Amino acid sequence: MGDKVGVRVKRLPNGVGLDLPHYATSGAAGMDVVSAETVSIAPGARHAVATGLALAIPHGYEIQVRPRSGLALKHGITVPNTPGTIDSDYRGELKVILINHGAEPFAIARGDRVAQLVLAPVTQAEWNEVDELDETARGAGGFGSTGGHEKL
Ligand SMILES: O=c1ccn([C@H]2C[C@H](O)[C@@H](COP(=O)(O)OP(=O)(O)OP(=O)(O)O)O2)c(=O)[nH]1
Ligand SMILES: [Mg+2]
Repeated sequence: MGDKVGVRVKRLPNGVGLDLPHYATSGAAGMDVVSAETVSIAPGARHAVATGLALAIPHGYEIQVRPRSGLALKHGITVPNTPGTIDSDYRGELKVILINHGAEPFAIARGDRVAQLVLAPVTQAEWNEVDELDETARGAGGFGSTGGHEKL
């Protein structure tokens, strides 16, 4: 892994005593983030899980909130807006939106790892409006135009 990028993090009152998001292994892409609350998510329900953290991500970066595959596979717990987007200018509490696609209620205890955070560079675009676009071999073909699973 390359050099690390500093991200300012502030514990909110409900975040005192919790582990900060951390990489479980030296090569991990995501930092596991823990819940600041104890809550149960009913089958089919969604919940914005508090983390007790507020961030100041450097300009030019975002943080993506991604599901943990173990929770998805074993319990049907995922992030419906994955990857969640944490903007560099957001100063509110980081929340992890979870949905329970499983058949059983999913119990979360304070301190449980509920998702992972990936710091990623972001480039903002500016529009250059034109009357004509250049031609390409693909053209307007899409949505399976090059072939799909029916050929397998
Ligand atoms: O999983 C998430 C997604 C978003 N946010 C926070 C940080 C983000 O910067 C802000 C706005 O997110 P987004 O742009 O995805 O939501 P929106 O529905 O477009 O709301 P807004 O109008 O506030 O941008 O909400 C979270 O805490 N967790
Ligand atoms: Mg938005």
